[in-house]
Amino acid sequence: MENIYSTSKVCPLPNVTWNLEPELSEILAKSRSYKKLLFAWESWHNVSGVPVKGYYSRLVELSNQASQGDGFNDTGASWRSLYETETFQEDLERLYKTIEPLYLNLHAFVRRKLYNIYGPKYINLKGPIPAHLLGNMWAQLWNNLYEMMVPFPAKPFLDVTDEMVRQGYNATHMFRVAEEFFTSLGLKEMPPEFWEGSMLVKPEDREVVCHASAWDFHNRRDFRIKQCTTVSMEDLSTVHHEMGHIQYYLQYKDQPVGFRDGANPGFHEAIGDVMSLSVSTPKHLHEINLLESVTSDSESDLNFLLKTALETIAFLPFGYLVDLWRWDVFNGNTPPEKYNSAWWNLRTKYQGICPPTRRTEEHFDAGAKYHIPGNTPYIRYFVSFILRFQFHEKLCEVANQTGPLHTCDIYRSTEAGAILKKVLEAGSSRPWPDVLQEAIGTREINATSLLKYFDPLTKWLEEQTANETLGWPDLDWVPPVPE
Ligand SMILES: CC(=O)N[C@@H](CC(=O)O)C(=O)NC[C@H](CC1(C(=O)N[C@@H](Cc2ccc(O)cc2)C(=O)O)CCCC1)C(=O)O
Ligand SMILES: [Zn+2]
Repeated sequence: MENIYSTSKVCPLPNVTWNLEPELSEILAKSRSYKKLLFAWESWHNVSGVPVKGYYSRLVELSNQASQGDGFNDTGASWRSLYETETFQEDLERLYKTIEPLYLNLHAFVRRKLYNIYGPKYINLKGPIPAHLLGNMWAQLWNNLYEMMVPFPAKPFLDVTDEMVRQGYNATHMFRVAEEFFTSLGLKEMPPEFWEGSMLVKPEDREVVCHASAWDFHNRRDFRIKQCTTVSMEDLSTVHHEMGHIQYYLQYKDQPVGFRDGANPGFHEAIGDVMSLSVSTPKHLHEINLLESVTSDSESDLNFLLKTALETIAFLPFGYLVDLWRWDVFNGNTPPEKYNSAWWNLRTKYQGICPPTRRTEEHFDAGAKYHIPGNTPYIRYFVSFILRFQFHEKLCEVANQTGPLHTCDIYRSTEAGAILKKVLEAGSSRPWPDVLQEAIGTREINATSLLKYFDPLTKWLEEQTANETLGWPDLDWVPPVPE
């Protein structure tokens, strides 16, 4: 299944071949042609999803057998056990409800902007948004819409991709920049084996799994990243994310193998993204000469907060629903003949999006998302996107960063680094609530810090969407297929 996913191609013309990376992802990110976006979206979902449906139902059977062999009812139960919380699923639903109002405001704001671009034929202001118009193949991150959404366009443009290209950035330099951020906190540098063994760019001579990944060879020496890096701000964020995994491996490498994991999987996913919260600030980008001028006024702040919301708030419903769907597949509530309807029910219920063309049980749209054929758990990302802001708030406090949370940059704060170091070197040797309590003074993962971070944007979005319909009451609406 991973091979099918990684080698699936779309051929729009006899001698033209589009892979997911970079061609199809780039079309979804940059095209504003409704029809071209639809072609790319539909082709990818058909060519990568349909062939794996049969294999996937077989994987579910085998995986459940293995989990039952380990004493669990099914694989979903096994995956959830990593969080060691009896009320994990209820906690998640409650957590989601605390951020849902903010998501609904963002959704209504973005839908109105897309209405202004694509018109009433394709956008229903009381309905779900067609899934192919959000700048991402799975509508999971909306950052590529930023230039169409920016509240105050006169202010400095916050996506520094063009400046990175102009300055001749390459993949290695991006990794060096990330490494220097970690060492500025007093954390570890990448060992020589990392630079010798990693694959930082897509090779010319062979097919590889381009989905970025970080690897712990469990020999206390060899730690690597495999990434088809392109020079962009989005990829700079991914570089920090992957290097966050490596930093965790390095810090807990002297633990017994059984404890060489995150305190819970959400911890492992949060580390790199905590760094990105500082790196992506205009103040930091100016500090590393990627942003010429920095204007710190409320309009620039709102531009930055909206951009960050498109990369974080927009993700939350997707981060939540992937394993909601999968847990029901593993426990038998969703049999193969209901895979696609159950997938789209959740996609519409939580994300407020709809398929841009009719989808049936002949299709397997969940299979078009890496983590399903890759059988990699996903709820860890939902947890990490919340947890990241709790860490950020505490680290900013110890870094003596006064002022609003969203302007904080912990760069060069060894006090902040010391807090993180204690979390990382513990690995999974102690229950995660104890590790969290010691690091930030609470045993609970909650969205308080996230809501505090976005507070200025929340108020602004509420004003912007005062006359909009929040949510998508026209639940069953789907757009017409363009002639
Ligand atoms: C051997 C092994 O498996 N190693 C693990 C690490 C470990 O467990 O030790 C690993 O490398 N997993 C790969 C996975 C890659 C990425 C991913 O899949 N991201 C999600 C969600 C998301 C999106 C935006 C974001 O800012 C953060 C997350 C997606 O793209 O949907 C792709 C780019 C970012 C992270 C990863 O690094 O988590
Ligand atoms: Zn990760």
